[in-house]
Amino acid sequence: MSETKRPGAGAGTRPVLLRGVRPLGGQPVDVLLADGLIAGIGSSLQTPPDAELIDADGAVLLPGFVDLHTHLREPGREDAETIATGSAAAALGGFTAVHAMANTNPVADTAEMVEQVARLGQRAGLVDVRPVGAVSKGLAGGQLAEIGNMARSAAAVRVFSDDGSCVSDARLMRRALEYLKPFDAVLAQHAQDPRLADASCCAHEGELSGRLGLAGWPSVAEESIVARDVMLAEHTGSRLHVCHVSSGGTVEVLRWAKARGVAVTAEVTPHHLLLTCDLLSTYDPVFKVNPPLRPAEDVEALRAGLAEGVIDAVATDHAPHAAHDKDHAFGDAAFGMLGLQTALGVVIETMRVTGRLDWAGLADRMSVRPAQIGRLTGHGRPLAVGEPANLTLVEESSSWLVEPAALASLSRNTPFAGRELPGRVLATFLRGRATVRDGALAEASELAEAAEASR
Ligand SMILES: NC(=O)N[C@@H](CC(=O)O)C(=O)O
Repeated sequence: MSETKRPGAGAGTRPVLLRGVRPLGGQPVDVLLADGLIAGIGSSLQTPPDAELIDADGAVLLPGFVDLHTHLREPGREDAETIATGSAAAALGGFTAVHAMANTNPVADTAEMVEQVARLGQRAGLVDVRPVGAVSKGLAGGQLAEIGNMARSAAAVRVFSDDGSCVSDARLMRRALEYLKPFDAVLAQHAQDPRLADASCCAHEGELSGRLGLAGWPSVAEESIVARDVMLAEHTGSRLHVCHVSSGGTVEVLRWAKARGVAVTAEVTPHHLLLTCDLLSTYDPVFKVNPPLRPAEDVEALRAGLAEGVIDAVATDHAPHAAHDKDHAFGDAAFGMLGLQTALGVVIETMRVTGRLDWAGLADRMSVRPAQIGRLTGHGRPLAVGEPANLTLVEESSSWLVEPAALASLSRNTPFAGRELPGRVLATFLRGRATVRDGALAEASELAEAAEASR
């Protein structure tokens, strides 16, 4: 299945009239959704007799967010997350599509595996779940995975990544870039030179890691891989995407590569836009993530890079972990943080409230560009008549308290617990059907019916 032009997608769902929404934060208008599409935009639109009316009262209408980097843990770690629970967290966070990373157990390195992930995503019916295929068999970095089979499969994989591990062997990296080029696919690199930062390295290398006695993860382990990879991308003419950029030095390398015309894109996570490595002085494992939190100068460079567009996209790196993997002494705990439901609030706080991005800019970095990078033609589209109704409606003036137990994820490892975040997702629409309304998931029965109809 491909997310884009499913024949009849959205047909049969009840029309929705959104009254008084502000597209990209502009002037209030009415927007009609019908047959999976935006069917009308204007003032005082006629309400079709069977339409559901949502009084939006000035809420901001945005293209549904697209996450390039989500760990859904199924198959293998359904105690931490399932495709259904991760999809629920995504929809509640305003997402209409997510890319499910390949580091599951078994690894998503064959056509049958990626098709199974896509099928489970369709069954959940809350967001378009786009499987990411592994670059190397078993993420072991030795032999190429079945890239061609995954790209040609019904799941039509366009993003390949060994995320969690770096494709560190330069020859394998070169071959992978060459191999995926004819499919117009992209290689999403987890940039971490394993000789400079191995699996024991868990804190930004600096004075603090020394004082805390935690093994240091130096920024150069990321920057040197990105420098090598942009040269390989230039040499092969293939598309490279850099996952979770964490250092100001990497932003410099990306700026240089883009100026040369290299086909490179990059993402930053919400947690790297907000949190700094000082938090590690608590030794609280909720702040353990890969790559690690960095000093304030890096956070500033990441915000500036995202505002400028050198960093193309925000991606959550949603990494759920069960308490029995996370609640350990810092060095022994699993790497990773939840991200889907808090992403918008953190981006508003770091990029909008600070005046670095307007609503159009936020939509560009959270929807338009991620959709382009993943080659998702039905998402990240302009808010115009005839376009697919993959949308999110945000109440700008509301804030909400992050309570781990209230999140839809099966895991609780949010670093934002107890924080007040701005912007509430009121509703999310997938092909014109509300997956979220009034800030809560649509009824399970309604969702099951819709998922059945879309098969
Ligand atoms: N980002 C993380 O901290 N964790 C990721 C994998 C990884 O990138 O290490 C995970 O799968 O948990």
